[in-house]
Amino acid sequence: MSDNALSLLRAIAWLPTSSPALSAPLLDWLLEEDSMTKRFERHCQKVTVEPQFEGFVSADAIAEELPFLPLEPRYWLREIILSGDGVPWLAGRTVVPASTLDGPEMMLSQLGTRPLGRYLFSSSTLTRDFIDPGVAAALWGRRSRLRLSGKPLLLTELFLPAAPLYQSLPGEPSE
Ligand SMILES: C=C(O[C@@H]1C=C(C(=O)O)C=C[C@H]1O)C(=O)O
Repeated sequence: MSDNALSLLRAIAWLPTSSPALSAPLLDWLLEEDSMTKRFERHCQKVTVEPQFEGFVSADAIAEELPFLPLEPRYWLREIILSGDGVPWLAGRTVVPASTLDGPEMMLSQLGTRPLGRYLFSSSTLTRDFIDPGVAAALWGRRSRLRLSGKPLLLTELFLPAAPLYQSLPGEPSE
């Protein structure tokens, strides 16, 4: 399941926010500026994160993200499945240039089962450059470039069929 979700995440087709396929209720989720973890917590008792991969990779392992990040010898890659009350709701892929890890941001490479959002949204230096919506196999997704103390990281999220996002939309994806 997680391999398929993370493969689909890498196949997301990106859309302009003006796309007629993006209804207002959908954009309300996809353009969420605050923590998605916190928003999910409004729809369940417990949000949990299961890392599927965490480690340093070279630029050729992050081809999709490279146009949005500085070219460096290595990047920290984190891939996770986030669940609400044990049901998979989101696949997440975060790419952090090694230079972003200098200083307190080293914490990004030590998250384990702690949701990335808890760290990001506790920082007073967090900024967001953009959010792009997208779709893959009838599942909605988004990618964001975020910065901590001006240093970039790229986060891609794919909302899985059971995610609460789909409850607010007419018609739901097939299970
Ligand atoms: C970025 C956030 O953290 C969530 C948790 C992630 C993780 O632990 O890797 C990845 C994607 C997010 O949905 C957030 O809460 O907005």
